[in-house]
Amino acid sequence: MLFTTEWLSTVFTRYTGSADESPIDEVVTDSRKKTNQALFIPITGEKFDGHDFLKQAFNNGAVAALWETGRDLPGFLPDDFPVYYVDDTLHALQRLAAVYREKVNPVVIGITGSNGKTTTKDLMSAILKPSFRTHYTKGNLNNHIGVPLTILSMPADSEVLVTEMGMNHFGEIEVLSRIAKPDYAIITNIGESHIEYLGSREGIATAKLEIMEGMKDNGWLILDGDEPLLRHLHNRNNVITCGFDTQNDVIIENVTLGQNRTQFSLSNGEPFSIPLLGRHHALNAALAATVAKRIGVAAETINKAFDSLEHAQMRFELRKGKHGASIINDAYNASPTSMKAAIEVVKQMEGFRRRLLVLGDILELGDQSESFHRSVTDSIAQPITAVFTLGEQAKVISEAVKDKNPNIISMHFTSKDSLLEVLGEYLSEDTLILFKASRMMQFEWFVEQLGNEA
Ligand SMILES: CC(=O)N[C@H]1[C@@H](OP(=O)(O)OP(=O)(O)OC[C@H]2O[C@@H](n3ccc(=O)[nH]c3=O)[C@H](O)[C@@H]2O)O[C@H](CO)[C@@H](O)[C@@H]1O[C@H](C)C(=O)N[C@@H](C)C(=O)N[C@H](CCC(=O)N[C@@H](CCC[C@@H](N)C(=O)O)C(=O)O)C(=O)O
Ligand SMILES: Nc1ncnc2c1ncn2[C@@H]1O[C@H](COP(=O)(O)OP(=O)(O)OP(=O)(O)O)[C@@H](O)[C@H]1O
Ligand SMILES: C[C@@H](N)C(=O)N[C@H](C)C(=O)O
Repeated sequence: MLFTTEWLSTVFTRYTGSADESPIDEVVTDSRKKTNQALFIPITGEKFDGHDFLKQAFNNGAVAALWETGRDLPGFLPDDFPVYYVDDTLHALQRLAAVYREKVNPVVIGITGSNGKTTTKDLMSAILKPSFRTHYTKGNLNNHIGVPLTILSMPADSEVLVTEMGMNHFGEIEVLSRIAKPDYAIITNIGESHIEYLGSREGIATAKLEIMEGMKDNGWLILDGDEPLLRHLHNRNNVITCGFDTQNDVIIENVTLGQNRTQFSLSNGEPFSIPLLGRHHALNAALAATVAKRIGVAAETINKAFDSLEHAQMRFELRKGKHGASIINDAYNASPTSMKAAIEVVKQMEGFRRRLLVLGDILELGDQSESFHRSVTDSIAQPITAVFTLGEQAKVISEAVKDKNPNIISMHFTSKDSLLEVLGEYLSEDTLILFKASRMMQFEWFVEQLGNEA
């Protein structure tokens, strides 16, 4: 049980029906979900108005609902069905989450950053789960609806909450931070994701730093210490910097890439090993380990937890494809920073004669899109064998590679089918292929086509 209808009536005092001690086990915004003892919160979205679906929610197990004042209630409802009236259901969802977080009072770890939020959240929760009753964001439900729903699915006896916080506009992280009130706030990095709406990397840094607005007094900020835009925070009270630069509080050293793993050590020599590939993941892991150590988790426990990491799909997933070729599915999303990070890993992976990059459009880069796409070519050098691009914006990458590095095969395609056909010529056991593009490009299609064959 999360709470009772009686407790709800202390949060939302205008209600009809019976606000007795009925338990609420779940909070849902989607009437299509089969539930048990749920509170239904109808949200007005781009396509639908949740208020139109109260009957379906009721039939699917809702036992109470929020309702926007001034709207007519449908006639089918039993008289004793509790309906709580609010001015705005989205704000009410957010307020309820804040009040419930206060009631449960877990240690809260809030994670933001341009790249690596989900990965760091997964690392963080893997470390904490064995020692604490830990609740964490499912998938990447990280926005103004996802964060409240994450909090409102937290069991009442939770000791720790790990919540991812995403944004694409100013002001959004502040709202999330005020709801979640982190004891520990992590900023994984400052990249260029969503720069179209934020103007510049400086703007992105400002927006990410909004996480400080809701932090608890004496909360800790743990951040990417190598990022110049965050340098003004170094040496501040309650700020811990992590990074490769020796000026950092926590220094990441001795990074080596093995078969499907990255090894590294932190300043005092403690060795760590994560089942993820790349220096950028060593940073994500160092941020998580730093928080865990402050909470009292031993290095040995942290390393054991890293082994049991359940990593989110389509983030640099390495698998075998047709004719034994190694395929990397990094099709979840893309930014210039994460694309370059992925290419660096491909260059370092051992045991391949041919390394192919299949790169697609990176969205939401605004009027700097062309130069950001071109910047990806800074990372493209031997031992990369070939670069294939798809999408109007990605074209500049293959064109620039052709100019800068004629030894690398470089081609642009206008259809997935034609690109797939050419890829067919390269498939063998000593070939490695990276697929990376923004979500809209749906590059997982290639991975499905090149899946293993008997
Ligand atoms: C509002 C909502 O939750 N919508 C989800 C719903 O959409 P649907 O197709 O139903 O249309 P509507 O949104 O118009 O519906 C309005 C409500 O009506 C309900 N409803 C509809 C029909 C019906 O028969 N019964 C109903 O009750 C409906 O449930 C709505 O409540 O379903 C879709 C398919 O499952 C969902 O995709 C859609 O989810 C939206 C997108 C959402 O915001 N979900 C959050 C829970 C969430 O956290 N989503 C994350 C977002 C991750 C992300 O992109 N993060 C970015 C930063 C984002 C910044 C922020 N400003 C933003 O723009 O979101 C990052 O870079 O990290 C996710 O999807 O993974
Ligand atoms: N610190 C980092 N620097 C650069 N790239 C990174 C970093 N961490 C993860 N990535 C890459 O970014 C991509 C997305 O990773 P992840 O899902 O963890 O990020 P995210 O911030 O949660 O993304 P989203 O905002 O879309 O939810 C993956 O390709 C991953 O390899
Ligand atoms: C899916 C969303 N969180 C995201 O990362 N969007 C960018 C633009 C992408 O898909 O690359």
